[in-house]
Amino acid sequence: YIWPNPQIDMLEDAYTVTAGFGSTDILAEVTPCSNPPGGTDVITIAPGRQTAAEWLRTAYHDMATHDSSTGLGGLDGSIGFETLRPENIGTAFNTTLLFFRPTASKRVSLSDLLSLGVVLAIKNCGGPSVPFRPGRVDATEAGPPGVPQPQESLDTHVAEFARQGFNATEMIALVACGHTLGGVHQVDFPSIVSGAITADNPEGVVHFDDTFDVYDNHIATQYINGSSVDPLILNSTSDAAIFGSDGNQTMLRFAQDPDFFSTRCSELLGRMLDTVPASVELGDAIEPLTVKPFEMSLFFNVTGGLQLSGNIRIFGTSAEAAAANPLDMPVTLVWKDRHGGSSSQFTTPAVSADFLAATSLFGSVQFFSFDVDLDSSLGISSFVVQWAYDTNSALTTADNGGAGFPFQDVILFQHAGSCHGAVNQNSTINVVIRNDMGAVSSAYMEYTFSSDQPGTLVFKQNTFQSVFTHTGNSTSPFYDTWSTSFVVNDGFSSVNQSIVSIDFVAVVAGTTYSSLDNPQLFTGC
Ligand code: HEM
Repeated sequence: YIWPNPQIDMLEDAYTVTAGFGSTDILAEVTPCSNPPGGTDVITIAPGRQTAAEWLRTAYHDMATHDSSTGLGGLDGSIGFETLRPENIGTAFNTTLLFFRPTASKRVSLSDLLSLGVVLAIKNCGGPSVPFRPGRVDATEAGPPGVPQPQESLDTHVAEFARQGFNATEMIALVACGHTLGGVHQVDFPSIVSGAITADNPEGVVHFDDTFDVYDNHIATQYINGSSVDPLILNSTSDAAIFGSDGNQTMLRFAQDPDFFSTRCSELLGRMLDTVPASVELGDAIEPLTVKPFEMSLFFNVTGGLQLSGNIRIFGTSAEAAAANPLDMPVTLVWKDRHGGSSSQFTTPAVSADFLAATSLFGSVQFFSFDVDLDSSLGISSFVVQWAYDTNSALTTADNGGAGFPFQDVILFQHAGSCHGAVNQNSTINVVIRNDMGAVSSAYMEYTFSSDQPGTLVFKQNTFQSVFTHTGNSTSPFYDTWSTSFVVNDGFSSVNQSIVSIDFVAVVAGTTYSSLDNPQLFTGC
């Protein structure tokens, strides 16, 4: 994976930077591991509910309709269309979808976010790192039914897991890897749990094990030593039959060897998340990039100068990375002009204002922010980053796999004077386009906004184009100004958000140049 890649960049950021600057709110929602659903997007807030467990159950139920013989179904967000089925009882599914849906976009599917949520929640609950592969595609309709239910027979469960692609032994392990978090709610399963509803526990949750908020092997140790509290065992339903179905061999090994439990769950949950319709091709598991630009943008500032602004993220897993003081880290941006020649450079000043605190579940991250003035006659074509963990160490050059980090200076979003409107409001977007390269045969922006779709809480992404017209000269003799105005209405009865993503495109002398929006610079009208 080489930066930039619009389909992976945001997911890699969200995977790598889990709190502080540049993070999404995903990890906060499952911190601590016992955290109940909160915020405005929740259907019912109840003490005793556990978001981490709800995300894991949601991912399993979404995947559980997969048919390995036909390649249909899998982790594709179709659960949104299936919440009225008896096999999907409870509000957990819609609560989960409501949390993730504003973050989905034309670049990032809801089903990728569901998977990432599980990966982060499990790690944060003390569990293993589960590989996270990007590329899931959201369904536009319900899949076939087929989620296992507790009243079904063992034979039925074995057949259902076989259809999903897991053999009988893997079934035992996967159920134990799921039923180590959360529990059974009396309000949804009154025939399995009774007498549990109290003022403090209004949904009557009874947990599967004594450490419902730690991702550990207690579901197995308690089962083996006879102290299980799992309602699906005590009431002789599904877990009792499943866990005992190989003469307790799997559960015994899980109970005796916490490391084996961890490794096996990482492997099987990874396979669960990667069970997707056959038409979907997933990318390689995401590994954090060591050096990555974040929200870089090039624009004309109020004094008329061409300014490059943004951040460089440095990630590491070593003890040295963990101990590094960002104020002692030399970080230098070295860039080439638009003709590929004459390198210029800028070293971030070691002041705290330029260091932005952030943390990662998988290592250490530091962010360094840049504001650099460029010569608009020379522009920029690429840059490398030279950096070290302290001032005495030799500098390492990050060159993005060899060619440097590419950066185009042909079509530039100008946030001054630009704003995006809500539905039925006018939006005006300004760009500048380089004027010394030949004829501009096409210049447009592609904007995407989300709308309700029938049958699911998951938003539909709608993409439209709006053409730029030439409006005049900029403060630089090398750039002209272009502008477009449009109204987001297009007959939609309900638009849930304003614009969620934009691409700017210019075709100049037969070559296409494009850039993404920088959400930090985007303002409403
Ligand atoms: C035969 C297979 C399975 C059956 C019959 C089954 C059944 C159930 C039932 C009845 C509940 C209670 C739900 C509630 O009250 O909200 C539950 C909860 C849960 N299940 Fe399963 N399950 C199965 C497999 C799995 C698998 C494979 C996973 C994940 C790998 C999983 C993850 C969970 C989680 C995390 C919860 C707790 C949810 C919460 O606390 O909100 N289950 N399961």
